[in-house]
Amino acid sequence: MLATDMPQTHSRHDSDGLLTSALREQAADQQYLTLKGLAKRFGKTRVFSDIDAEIARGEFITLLGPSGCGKSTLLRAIAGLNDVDSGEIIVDGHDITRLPPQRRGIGMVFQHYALFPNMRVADNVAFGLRMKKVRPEERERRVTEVLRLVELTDQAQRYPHQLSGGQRQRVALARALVVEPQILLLDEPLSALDARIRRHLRDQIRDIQKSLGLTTLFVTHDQEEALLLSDRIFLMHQGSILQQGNAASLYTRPVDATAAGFMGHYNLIGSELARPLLGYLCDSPQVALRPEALYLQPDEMTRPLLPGHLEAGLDFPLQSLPANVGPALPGVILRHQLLGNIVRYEVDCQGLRLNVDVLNRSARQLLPDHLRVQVHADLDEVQALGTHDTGDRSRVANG
Ligand SMILES: Nc1ncnc2c1ncn2[C@@H]1O[C@H](COP(=O)(O)OP(=O)(O)OP(=O)(O)O)[C@@H](O)[C@H]1O
Repeated sequence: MLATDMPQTHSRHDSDGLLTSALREQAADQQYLTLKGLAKRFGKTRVFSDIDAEIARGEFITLLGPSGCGKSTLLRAIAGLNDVDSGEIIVDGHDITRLPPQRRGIGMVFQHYALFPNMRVADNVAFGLRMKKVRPEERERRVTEVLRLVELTDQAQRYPHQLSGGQRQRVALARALVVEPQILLLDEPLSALDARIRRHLRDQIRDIQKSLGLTTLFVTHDQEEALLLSDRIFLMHQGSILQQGNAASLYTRPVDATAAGFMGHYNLIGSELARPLLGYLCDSPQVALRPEALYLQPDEMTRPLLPGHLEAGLDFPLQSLPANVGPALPGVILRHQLLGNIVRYEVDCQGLRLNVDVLNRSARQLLPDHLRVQVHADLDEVQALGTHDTGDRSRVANG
């Protein structure tokens, strides 16, 4: 071999090697936590089955679903607190399905903080490190660091009964984080807290999770929390993952009526009933339309039937309609709800009841109950429902 060949051969080999290992690492990152065919029964009750998922390193996944759908049992199975009847749990290429909880490298925070009442905050946090026989100096360093992360440095010497609910839950979080878990599991950690603290801690958890790049599974039955927090949401129903995807896809493209019913305040309409609103008959049994995909116009002809509104300064701007709009469907406003920056009108369109959301710009623009209106649908936002792949608009037939 010529001496000059050596470096070339070498460098090609090196770059191939680097490329392959980079790709391998990337693939491993995409499949950091793998759930394969997990199933669990309690006696005759099927809690979950056919649970398959790939979770990337550093992803924030929310398990969302109604009470009793199996979220907590699935989370506990990943932590090793429940066994599974079949299936595998793989973390970073290692099968942990039969490992005891303490050998899984998983931290968990529950709905009710289980702190030791007779230990100060710092000792509560240090407990896991003591069990692992971490040296005192190292223990102190890690406790100090994690208390700073959850903003509890000033409370380190307090006992749990001297803390607020939110602070106690932050101690629980610190206790889970201090052992430097590979995966963090959070089982409704916010549900016992009042709304304001809940929002604050929610944001704090997400910030900490991002800064540590920690793969996290978060259980909630609060749809808004799931939409706000997650990289991806696993929507669970009766022990199965009904749909998984990012917030936008779950919100705008529900796979079926159950998903639509859980994710938003969709109008679910039988196709025949929806025909006058869409201007065509959809070939699936049902369509779903978000309230914000419907447009409301006061009926100019009938406005004078409500004397006083013009004089009172009713000033509802005609909304500009989307490009692909259905026919005008006449209706009457039955009632409305003020939902902060949204007004939700319930409109009766010849027997078809529709929820229509309009931006709440000012009190002067509020349309009165009993006003005659016209409703239009944004045809680009029509979801044909029936089977599990209904995000596909080609299934909506014109005709
Ligand atoms: N130890 C148990 N023994 C028998 N059945 C159980 C046990 N734990 C849970 N279950 C049942 O398994 C099903 C799923 O429970 P799980 O707690 O996982 O649901 P969840 O979705 O987390 O509900 P929630 O949001 O109310 O906590 C429920 O029907 C529940 O009654």
